[in-house]
Amino acid sequence: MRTSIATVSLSGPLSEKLTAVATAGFDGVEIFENDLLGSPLSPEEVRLRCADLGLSIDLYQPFRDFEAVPADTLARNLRRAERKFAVMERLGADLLLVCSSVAPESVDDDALAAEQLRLLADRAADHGIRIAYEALAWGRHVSTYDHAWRIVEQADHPALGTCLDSFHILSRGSDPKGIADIPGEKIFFLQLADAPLMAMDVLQWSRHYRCFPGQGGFDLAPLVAATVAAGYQGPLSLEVFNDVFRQAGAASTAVDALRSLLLLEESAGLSVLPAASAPSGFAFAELTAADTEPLRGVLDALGFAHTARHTWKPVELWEQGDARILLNTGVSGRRQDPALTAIGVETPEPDRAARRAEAVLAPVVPRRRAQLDAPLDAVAAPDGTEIFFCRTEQADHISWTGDFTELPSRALPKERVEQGERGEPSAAAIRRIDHIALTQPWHQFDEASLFHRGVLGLEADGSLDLADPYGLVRSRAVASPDGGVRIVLNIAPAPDADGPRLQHIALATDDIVGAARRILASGASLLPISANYYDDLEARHDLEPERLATLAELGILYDRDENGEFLHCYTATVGRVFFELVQRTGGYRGYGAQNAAVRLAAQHLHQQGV
Ligand SMILES: O=C(O)c1ccc(O)c(O)c1
Ligand SMILES: [Mg+2]
Repeated sequence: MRTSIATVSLSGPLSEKLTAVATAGFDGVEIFENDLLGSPLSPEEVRLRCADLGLSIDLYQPFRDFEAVPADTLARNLRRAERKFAVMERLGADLLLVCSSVAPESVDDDALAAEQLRLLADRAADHGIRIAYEALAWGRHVSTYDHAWRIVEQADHPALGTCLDSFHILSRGSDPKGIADIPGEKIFFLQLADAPLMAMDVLQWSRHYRCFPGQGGFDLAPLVAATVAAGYQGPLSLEVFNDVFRQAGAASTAVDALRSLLLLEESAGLSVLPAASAPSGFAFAELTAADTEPLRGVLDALGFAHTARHTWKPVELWEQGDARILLNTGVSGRRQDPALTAIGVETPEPDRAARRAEAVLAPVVPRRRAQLDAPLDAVAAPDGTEIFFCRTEQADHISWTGDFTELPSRALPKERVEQGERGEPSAAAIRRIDHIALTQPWHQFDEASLFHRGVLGLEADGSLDLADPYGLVRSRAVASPDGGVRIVLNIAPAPDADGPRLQHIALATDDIVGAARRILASGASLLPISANYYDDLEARHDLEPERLATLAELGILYDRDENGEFLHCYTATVGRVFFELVQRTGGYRGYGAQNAAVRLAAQHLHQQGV
């Protein structure tokens, strides 16, 4: 279907918004009146600009407080409307949004509202303009879509129809099934917005917390499907009032917006995109630093072995079990301190995964490639982390590991960790990457979870609030159904926005106590955890004293859910990166959120050298 977006959804001057909307690939715009009022461009110039950009002006909005008023007010309102019709003619816009009145002088009289809207539609028709009447969720007398439709039906004028807005419908808990009762040709416009589920004043909720479809808690797909099934022919248009997007660049927000619409069309059954198939595991995590020596030290202590090096790039492969870490010293133009810059995910069909990523507007990472390198597609997540689609060492696909030259040491150190002293496999070895945690810039948190769902086919958990020394940190996990790939997204807790955004790699072991002892024996340290934590642990869970003492001795944190247990501990932080060791038993699904406050506080103290 045609796609459109209200200019109010983006930041900046009108001309920049229009460019961003067109560049992202939308077909049209709704011009939000205040954006025109504040613009140095005349309506004719806006019209020309849109034409040059290939954008249609689908709606001019909003016209407020019109209907169900005393006669003298009606006369003034009609005069006001005539002025707007004139502006719309200059703009070349032929659809005006009229939202239900909030004016104290309007009366609760549907017949009067219908009569006055009919009059308005008649005047509009003289200018070739149509009126779309929308129920604001906080309208004084009309606040539901079915009520607005009854008035439109009663007015019975060809130039009068209704505008549906998913926020107003779903925020009030109205059932979108009733949309089927509205003739499609009387639905003049459809505005789409999602929002996080919150208990608050609906006007504040709408004006500050709307978000793009898929980023909040509303189920938009059935509403869109019902509207299209009713015969609606107009565009799918985003109308998002949001304090956060106001702070972000219009160009990137417009792309995120269109991605959300493409994903919504897919989930409403209106389009077919290359299917997402959830990745089955991590192929690698890539760390970049000018000086990789401190990271090498940590990897060595964790029992990793440097097994191979890239044939021509300054990249080392370190391995243990199925956990692979790339150390990259090619940091030109990037920050110098160690940072997690890329993730490889195992996908059954990397080419198809890349096609899907492109279809949903994920930015493709341009790559320097030598002739003989394996084809490797990557896209950039909203926080800049590069995501590579991999198929590692399978007969049916060229493997990225083929670009690496094995070191003679490969077999040796691997054995050292995987075999215990008497040759039996050591349970304390690291098996694989359990999850990766990426701290997000605060204004990209919702976008990031939609990106990982829509592009990678991961499923999102609910959003959690974790305490840290500064307040609360929002956190949300996205994971494949079988848990093979788990990514935890957190909002940057740093009080100064330019502070480092910490990232970490969690490594799975079957024996965390053995693994922790091995790390300590190698001379490395683990994050010290306060004794108070273990007092509390003892109070919450009836752990054996001996076991509790071992956990306290090693700084291992503990959690459990209805399925099993979770034990975890942390290395020191190097640059922006640290490692976590985790041991899951019995199908525990979480990430130890219960313990995050203690860990964050311990890291804070550690970083201050306390
Ligand atoms: O918040 C408002 O005033 C407002 C204006 C126009 C709309 O279409 C809408 O949904 C809300
Ligand atoms: Mg609206």
